[in-house]
Amino acid sequence: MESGPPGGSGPAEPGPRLRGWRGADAAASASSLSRFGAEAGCRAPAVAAVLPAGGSGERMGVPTPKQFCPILERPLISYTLQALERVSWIKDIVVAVTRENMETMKGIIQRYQHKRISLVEAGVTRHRSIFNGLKVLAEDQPSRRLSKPEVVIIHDAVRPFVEEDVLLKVVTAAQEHGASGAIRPLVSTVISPSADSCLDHSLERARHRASEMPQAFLFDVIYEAYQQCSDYDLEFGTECLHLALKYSHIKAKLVEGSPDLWKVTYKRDLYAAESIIKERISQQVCIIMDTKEDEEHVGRYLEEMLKTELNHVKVISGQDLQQIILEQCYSFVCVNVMTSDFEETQRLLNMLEESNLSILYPVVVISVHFLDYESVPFGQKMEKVMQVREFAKEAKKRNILLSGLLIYFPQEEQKLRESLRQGATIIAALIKERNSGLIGQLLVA
Ligand SMILES: Nc1ccn([C@@H]2O[C@H](COP(=O)(O)OP(=O)(O)OP(=O)(O)O)[C@@H](O)[C@H]2O)c(=O)n1
Ligand SMILES: O=C(CO)[C@H](O)[C@H](O)COP(=O)(O)O
Repeated sequence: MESGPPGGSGPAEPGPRLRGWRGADAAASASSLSRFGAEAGCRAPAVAAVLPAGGSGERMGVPTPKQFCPILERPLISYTLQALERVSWIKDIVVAVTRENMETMKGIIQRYQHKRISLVEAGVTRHRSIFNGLKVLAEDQPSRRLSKPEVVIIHDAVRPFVEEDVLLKVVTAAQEHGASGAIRPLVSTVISPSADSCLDHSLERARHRASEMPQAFLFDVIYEAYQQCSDYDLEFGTECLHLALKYSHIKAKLVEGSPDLWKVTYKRDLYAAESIIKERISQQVCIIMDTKEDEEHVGRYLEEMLKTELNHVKVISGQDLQQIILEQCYSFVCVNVMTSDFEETQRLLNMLEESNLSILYPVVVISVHFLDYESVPFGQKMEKVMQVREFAKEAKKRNILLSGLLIYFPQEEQKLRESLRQGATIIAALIKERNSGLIGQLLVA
């Protein structure tokens, strides 16, 4: 077994140094398991997770195993690890990876600062990979970092959108029933073909469910099942709940999961996952103004218009930037009414760099400037704002996507509103798309 980077057994916080938010989150999350347990009449168990990540992703049809395929330039498995690490009551996360991908995996752990991870060699089938993960947890020795948990979660590395509430439900149900798994309604009807490819019989869709992940088990229940199961099971089996039933005689409690629990399998699933991530990180936009004087109405108009462009967006005025960064806002609009300089934008970029916010997701920054023909000639203005290219080049190295927006600023109120409306449409597109091809571009509204 290989261990993660030093400090792997440390506190709950994964990723960047966002102490305030994560500290509070971790405490709330730890108490949620005890509270939930107390309500269900049981105490909080010691919980570990095993993530099979040793597949080759044949159905995806690309050379890279799907767990390492990039989504917004970060490997898919890193999102799944982040989702599990956020849950402070999961003590250890054991990831099964093939020998040839061990170094890649170590690199991912280091780069994205994942914590509490141990690596184990994967097997040739998913069941064998899971069994390898369980074995290292079972070997309860004082010298080892890992210890045998009471409950173990099994979760595919390629299901990145697992939330704490479903993890809590399967763990609590496993504590009570011995085994539990997330299910979803069937999308298509399941039919059984005969040898000559004719319909043999069909199942009544409403009476059946799709078995998804996560699943959770009392450790001894699933470990004993794996120890007893046949080579045939290990080679061709696809269902851990079935092993618990067949060998440990435990009927798993089934828990309704969310639609986002689906398994990334085909190439189109990568696009779907990317859209979900983009939507989640575009929910909050921070507008920073360089003035509080009478030009402030420009900011207010822009806010108004952005709210109509971006659904469910909370627009925050950038008074306490540090706090906003701590709250993990990934979209910033820096409105420069007073000057053509990048002073405010530069200040924001510095703060973002210090926070490490952009380790996990690309941060969009749009530097907005105004074009008032009457006070500054077009050429002169352009020369100044074109500096955005240089700033953007540097920012890109830190996963910050900076672009510039020049908004025509006519004296007439109606015309000004029209330019601001166009500006808001461009800002919304930049935020929603997070398209790295537009880095350093100066767009004109
Ligand atoms: N020998 C294997 C095979 C699969 N898995 C893991 O089990 C999970 C679910 O399996 P699946 O979606 O079938 O992954 P692949 O086997 O990689 O995909 P495919 O069947 O398309 O080849 C994935 O996280 C996969 O990496 C594993 O740990 N060890
Ligand atoms: O579906 C599942 C639960 O029952 C498992 O998550 C698993 O993904 C099935 O593996 P495979 O796709 O390799 O058959």
